[in-house]
Amino acid sequence: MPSDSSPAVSVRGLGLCYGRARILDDVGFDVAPGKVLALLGPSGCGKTTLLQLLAGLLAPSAGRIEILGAPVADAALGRFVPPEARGLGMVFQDYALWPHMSVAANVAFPLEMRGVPAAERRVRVAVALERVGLGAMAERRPSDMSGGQQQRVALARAIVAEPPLVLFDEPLSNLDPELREAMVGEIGALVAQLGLTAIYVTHDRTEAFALADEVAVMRGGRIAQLAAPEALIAAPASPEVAEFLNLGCVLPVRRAPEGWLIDGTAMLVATGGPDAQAARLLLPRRATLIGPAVEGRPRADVVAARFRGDGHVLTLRICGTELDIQVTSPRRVAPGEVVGLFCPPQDLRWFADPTTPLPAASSVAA
Ligand SMILES: Nc1ncnc2c1ncn2[C@@H]1O[C@H](COP(=O)(O)OP(=O)(O)OP(=O)(O)O)[C@@H](O)[C@H]1O
Repeated sequence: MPSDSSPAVSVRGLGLCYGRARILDDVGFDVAPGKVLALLGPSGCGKTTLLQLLAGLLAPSAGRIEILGAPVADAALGRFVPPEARGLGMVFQDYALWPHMSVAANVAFPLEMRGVPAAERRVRVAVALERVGLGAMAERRPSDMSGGQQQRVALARAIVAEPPLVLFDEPLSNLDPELREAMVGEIGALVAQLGLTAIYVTHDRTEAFALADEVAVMRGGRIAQLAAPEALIAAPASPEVAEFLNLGCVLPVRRAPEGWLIDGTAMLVATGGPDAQAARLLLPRRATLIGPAVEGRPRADVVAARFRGDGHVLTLRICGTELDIQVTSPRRVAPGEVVGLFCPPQDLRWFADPTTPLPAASSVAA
């Protein structure tokens, strides 16, 4: 048995190839017991493939997966434990319920697979349905239920056997936005209440940030950054991560005697910064304010402005790069106006120019 400090899930050097196409490459992470890891990334980055490797629906071409200290897949040793023997809970985007069997029969299935006696099954199914707020619907059929209710049935089925790990594959993407927000809250509450260990695949950063203790941002079959949501926002590891997380606008900049200019222009955007001639600079949305346009400060054209109850959301264009920011200006700023931009130097994030790497010590905020 693993000790208290052992991870519930441990993945090392995981890779998957289809023929010559490398779909996942050198993926590694740990998930501590009772924690939620979100796999976040754009379509095609390999999230679902990684989840299928964890579930045992695919075997890796390289690397190793351990669950509660036991190896369930090891490409080098040719070890592979099939899905039914891993005993995991799974929640899919399309619910994967038997539509004409009762809710209770759907939820009971993982217990039947484990040979749990009928009387105990009935009690545990009732408890799981109560937990997801469907205590009164045990005899209904999923085909007569709404999408949100069906997803609750799938949740009850995933937790009924108290599995060591629950895998969620974009569980909310078939629901409308309002219901999705409510379900994020419900899943979060259930995960916390039951102390579940979970891996949650999504391309929606709001969902990932709301539910996960740590988020792995994936790109092109690799983990680009793995960190707590707050750390991802405060210190994205690369311009690509910053752009995927929609943190602000990344500008190519070059050093001049007076400071940093947006590349190809005479517009000064920052002073200080790394010891380099060229870099990329993130102007974070959360820390950028607008004011009057003044000489020697960055400026932007207002492309669009819309009122959103608590302030105006502006779309700005800075030397050809667009940036949406929310400002709490009581004054409506009209499209076509030029505004000045202000961002405290400690909130700027510097990245190496792809052609001239920064010295390691300079890759943090100036
Ligand atoms: N059976 C297969 N044979 C060949 N390539 C595949 C196969 N299944 C998936 N792929 C490719 O693997 C890559 C990763 O797919 P995957 O479904 O894991 O991505 P994803 O991040 O989950 O995307 P989405 O959010 O769209 O589901 C994609 O480029 C996909 O085309």
